Amino acid sequence: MSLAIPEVKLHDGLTLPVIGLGTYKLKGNEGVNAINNAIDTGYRLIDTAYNYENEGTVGKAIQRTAVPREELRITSKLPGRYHSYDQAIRTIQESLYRGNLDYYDLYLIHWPNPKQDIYVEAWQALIDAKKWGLIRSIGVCNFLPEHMERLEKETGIKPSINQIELHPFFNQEQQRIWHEEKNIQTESWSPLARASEVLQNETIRSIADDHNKTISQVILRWHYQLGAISIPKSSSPERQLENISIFDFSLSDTEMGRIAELTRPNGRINDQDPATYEEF
Ligand SMILES: NC(=O)C1=CN([C@@H]2O[C@H](COP(=O)(O)OP(=O)(O)OC[C@H]3O[C@@H](n4cnc5c(N)ncnc54)[C@H](OP(=O)(O)O)[C@@H]3O)[C@@H](O)[C@H]2O)C=CC1
Ligand SMILES: O=C(O)C(=O)[C@@H](O)[C@H](O)C(=O)CO
Repeated sequence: MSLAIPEVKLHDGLTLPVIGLGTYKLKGNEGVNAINNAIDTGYRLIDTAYNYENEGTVGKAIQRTAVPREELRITSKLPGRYHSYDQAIRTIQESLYRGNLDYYDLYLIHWPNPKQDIYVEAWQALIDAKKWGLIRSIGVCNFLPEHMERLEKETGIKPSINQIELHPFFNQEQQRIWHEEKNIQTESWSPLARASEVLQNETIRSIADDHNKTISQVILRWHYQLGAISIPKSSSPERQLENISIFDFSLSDTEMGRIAELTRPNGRINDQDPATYEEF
């Protein structure tokens, strides 16, 4: 069974499905099978990263599927250790080589690394790689408004998307409002909070029971109604299908509000605050 997933259009014109497949930890043959199963189920957006060491796994799944390349949306990400202009260009080329691809649909700076403070150089490399046709759309992950303002001020170009930690325990309301004002698409990483205690939460369970849905489905519907693209990772065919079977019900304003109340000031999964955290 293959389901159709609604799409959104980014400010640069690229369309993306509102749910994609996260691939952190999906590797090797098992990973290829999981990704191919997801594509068969209806997923068209696949999220990888240079640092996940699975761009090759994603590439193999793309080679194996009968779905035409132009219907897929493949994202990868530039690691912090390669932010200098020349290294960023070489890394984008290496990402393409690893994935056996001619282009990525979306390429993101993985973390701003503000202490290192050369993310504007990395951004210039992404801008040029887009001009050369290696990438269709360019964005960032884990950038705070001050970082994105600097990108736009120094290069004249703002990101199409910002992929951030977002789940019911950390709902990022202020950052989402800022994205909306700037027409930058919000994308949620760890949308199920990495299957932590959020999947046992009693408030969400009672909402799920009322709709005859699972807790995960309610959470992913909540992301959709917030206007965020989500990229749940699952290696299981059943859970992959479950996670995109969310377009036949809706949450009321009251239910959205009850979930909003679950957010916590220190709700991040691993305490990775982009103002101070650096990842290489
Ligand atoms: N830009 C960034 O800095 C970051 C980006 N990411 C991206 O976001 C993606 C998603 O985040 P991730 O950290 O993987 O966490 P998720 O919130 O997607 O949770 C994944 C976990 O949830 C389980 N799961 C999935 N669906 C269900 C379900 N319906 N019911 C119960 N359990 C379920 C999975 O297990 P199973 O596989 O067994 O189903 C897995 O253990 C990543 O894979 C990656 O692509 C992640 C972190 C940071
Ligand atoms: O998975 C990613 O994309 C990351 O950026 C990692 O930092 C991830 O969040 C992690 O869990 C590292 O321990």
